[in-house]
Amino acid sequence: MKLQGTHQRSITRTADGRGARIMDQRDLPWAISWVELRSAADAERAIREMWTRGAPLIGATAAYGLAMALAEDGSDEALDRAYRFLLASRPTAVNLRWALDKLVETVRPLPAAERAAPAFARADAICDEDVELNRAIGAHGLELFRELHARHPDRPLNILTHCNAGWLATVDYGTATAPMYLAHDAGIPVHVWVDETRPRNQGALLTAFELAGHGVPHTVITDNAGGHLMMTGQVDAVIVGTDRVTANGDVCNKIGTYLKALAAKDNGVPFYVALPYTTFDADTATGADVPIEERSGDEVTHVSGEGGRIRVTASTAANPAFDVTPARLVTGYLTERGLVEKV
Ligand SMILES: CSC[C@H]1O[C@H](OP(=O)(O)O)[C@H](O)[C@@H]1O
Repeated sequence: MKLQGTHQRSITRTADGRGARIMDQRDLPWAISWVELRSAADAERAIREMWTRGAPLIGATAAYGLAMALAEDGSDEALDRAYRFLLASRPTAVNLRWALDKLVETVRPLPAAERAAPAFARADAICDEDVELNRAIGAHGLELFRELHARHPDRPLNILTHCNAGWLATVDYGTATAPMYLAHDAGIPVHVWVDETRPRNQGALLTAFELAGHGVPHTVITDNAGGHLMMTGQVDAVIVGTDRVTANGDVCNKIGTYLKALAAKDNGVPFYVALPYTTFDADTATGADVPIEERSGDEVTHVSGEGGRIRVTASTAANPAFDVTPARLVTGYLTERGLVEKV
């Protein structure tokens, strides 16, 4: 079934109310498959193997995973075991811990036998809130895009983005993509340079799929092209999502984001980071304190495409999955409360 049209919810509770239904993103855009998660183990695997990914979305998935664990066994021991198990699935996005902590906050005071239903309800609420947060980010981002376009009203607004911070990384709308959708719908001519985002190509595979589905003009580029485009005046602004913004405003995001921020700074291109409050980590002082996920080198030595997977080097590879962009390189943070220069 080819997904037609624009954004939608990438996670919902199953029809019987006892599981979670997610889009398995591993074969996008070539194939679209929805899978039902039926246990904490299902949720942990889907996060760890990146069937589903994106900071807010892995938080929502883990929340349902904890609810499913409590439906099996509502004891404190089971709660603590499932919390640790799900938290360990991926270390960098703070949303995972945030969502699990919200579930624990909800159920801890309750008797073991009465925890499952409130846990599922809290997971539902986390999803509903994420949609509203992203819609608000989009509304504020629309005004930002309107201002940016007013500087060059004779041509489209050229935006560069890295990785996927769209509805496939959240429950719906996305963070960095929300302004793109709303500006396009408001008749502001937007064109998006989409970094392929090696090694897993979330940009080429997912962001391009999203923008095409919404009819937003876009061009996929290599990760190495962004600096040239900025130097030659072809980028009006960069906007990215994030997996964690620390207390001092450092931004942890997909590997390669830092290089885009450096090029933006050097060329006087504004660099914006879109995030909901659930991605802000006041308890972590700086980006140096954030655990950077190291994924399998196989994600670098092999590339997945329409025809399957092929090896692209005879060597082994390192694969740090995130990097840190220092706050000094960030022009502004686009949040549900508006655009702020400091978080
Ligand atoms: C709004 S999610 C943003 C963030 O999540 C992605 O990481 P991954 O695809 O590895 O889960 C990427 O860093 C996005 O920018």
